Amino acid sequence: MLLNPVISKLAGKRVVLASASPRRQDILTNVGLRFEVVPSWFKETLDKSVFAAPYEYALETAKQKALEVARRMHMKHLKTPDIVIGADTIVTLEEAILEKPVDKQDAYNMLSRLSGKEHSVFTGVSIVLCNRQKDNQLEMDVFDFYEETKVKFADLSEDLLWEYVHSGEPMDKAGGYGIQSLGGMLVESVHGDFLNVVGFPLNHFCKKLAEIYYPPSKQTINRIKHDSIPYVETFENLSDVEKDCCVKREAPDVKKGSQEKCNYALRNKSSNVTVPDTAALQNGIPETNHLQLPANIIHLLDGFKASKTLFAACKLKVFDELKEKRDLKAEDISEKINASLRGTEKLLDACVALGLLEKTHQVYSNTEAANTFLVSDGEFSIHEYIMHTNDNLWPLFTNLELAVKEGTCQKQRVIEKHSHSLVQDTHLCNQDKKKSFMTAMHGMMKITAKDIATAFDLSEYSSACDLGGCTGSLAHDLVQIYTNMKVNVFDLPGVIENVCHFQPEHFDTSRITFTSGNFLEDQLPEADLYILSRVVHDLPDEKLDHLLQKISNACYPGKSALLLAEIVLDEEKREPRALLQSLSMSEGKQRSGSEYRSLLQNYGFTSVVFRKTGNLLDAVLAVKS
Ligand SMILES: Cc1cn([C@H]2C[C@H](O)[C@@H](COP(=O)(O)OP(=O)(O)OP(=O)(O)O)O2)c(=O)[nH]c1=O
Repeated sequence: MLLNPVISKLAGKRVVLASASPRRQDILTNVGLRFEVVPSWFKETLDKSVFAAPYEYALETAKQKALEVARRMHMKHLKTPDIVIGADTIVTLEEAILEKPVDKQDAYNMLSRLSGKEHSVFTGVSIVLCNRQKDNQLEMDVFDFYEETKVKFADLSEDLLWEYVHSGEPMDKAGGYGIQSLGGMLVESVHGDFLNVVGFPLNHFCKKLAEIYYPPSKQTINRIKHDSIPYVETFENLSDVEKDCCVKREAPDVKKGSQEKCNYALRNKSSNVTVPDTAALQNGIPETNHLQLPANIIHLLDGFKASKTLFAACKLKVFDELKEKRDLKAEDISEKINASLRGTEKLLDACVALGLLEKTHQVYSNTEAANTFLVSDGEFSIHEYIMHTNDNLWPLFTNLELAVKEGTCQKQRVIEKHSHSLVQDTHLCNQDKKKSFMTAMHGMMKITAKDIATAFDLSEYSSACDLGGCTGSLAHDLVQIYTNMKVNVFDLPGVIENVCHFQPEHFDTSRITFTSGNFLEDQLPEADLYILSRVVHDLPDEKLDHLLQKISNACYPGKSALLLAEIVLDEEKREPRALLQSLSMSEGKQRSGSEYRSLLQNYGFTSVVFRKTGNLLDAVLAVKS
């Protein structure tokens, strides 16, 4: 596929989309790009009057969104990305810039201005290439571009517009409409790139990538036939997979040499209908309309294999061996992990393909990410959390069809015993399991604690109580950041008796206390700020009601608050991590920001705000008034 070389140039790189827009995530996922989503905290409040043209405003906003994320990630946990992509979409009508409506009246006003007229949609896109220098300074190269699409609205009646506004669709969209959904019914014609209106000009983005990664040679420019994505000449840098697929398509009369072969394959695919597949014809295979399997389906077909490769490599301690010895051959590794050479080679090569290991001249080494996160003893290791996923979640998901049919969690089937609480009965049933469960939760929380602690300014709360706070990893970050705060970690006795194994050395823990108890049954300790991390989504309605009522009763109006750490679903409920997690069919459920708001308002928390952190968990702060 002609697009593949462009997108696959980003494979193995840490690509970050600095956007909370689910549409942008979909567009890029659908073409097979692998990326992390870290929504930008840049406030879209640039003074529009200083920009000579509206697109300059969109470009600058997109750039600032991307730069903010690049800098923030660089500063935290050595997580410097390779590439950050930012975007900003605006609607312009007669010089006025329309962004997202602030309320329903504003949405109605925007839409009635657009009614019967043609307007422009501009998306500015910024691609920031990051480079961490030896002295840990961040060097960035910024590439940006914008795309304009003209959209003409039909004449729309007041009633129709209000009905549309009440659908809720306009609120998170520039100009107050979504052309890809109900809003498509308002549109008479579109001139230009449709995806640009939806928030991401994919075609122009690919051109820009090609420009960045394949600056065209003189001959190439002369040979460009395709008027869309620039012709790709420099093929020798592409992955083996691509080379293989080109070789397979080699025509008998094509001269030897990989460059020639690849060019043939590319031209053939790029030309839509005009160039016959000579290889197929010479083999006597009639040419047919060739349907390409969408990249997301291909990824999903293989997704479980990739996850299991990571789990197996962790379980066999491959990353630990490579951390200790650095560069090893497959023979040495197979001996150390006590596995067959054949199996080890296959596992190692799969890890290389997944970007977990590096390989040069048959010698394997850890990537920086593997050294940081996948070894079992690193400060930010999630090794035990990966093992928990392998040992406890994987079996649940192998029963997914049954879980869907029955609408119930499959843990009983999996552990073959009746259980009211997976946590208590399986993870805490013996000392070893207890420790590995706590290590898993500790590693997971360590990665995300700082983002939870800093999602809001919590300096006005002098005492906090982390209900179900396990090893106290969030407490450690809280007391470090808020120098006046004392934190009480409240958890089951079986957990509290083991917390001593998880306390960091050389760290003042005098403001952290640990209290044994069951938050559903026992009296809650007094605190200004109660915290529930990964608790709410797991509790059935009845228990949740009981717990929230207890917390609400313990809170002083105007003084106390509740902080939740959860994956917050987007309003359209399309965020894959939360939706996939909910398939484990625990008795609780995943919620969007507005669902958390209405839930917590029932318990007297009138001010409820949430923040997407871009990390494993998001934060919700609810203040009782
Ligand atoms: C006009 C139009 C806009 N939109 C969306 C695209 C963008 O998501 C949004 C414009 O707001 P943006 O500020 O560009 O993006 P965002 O707030 O959704 O995400 P972030 O700032 O985190 O990147 O409007 C549609 O989905 N359909 C449409 O037809």
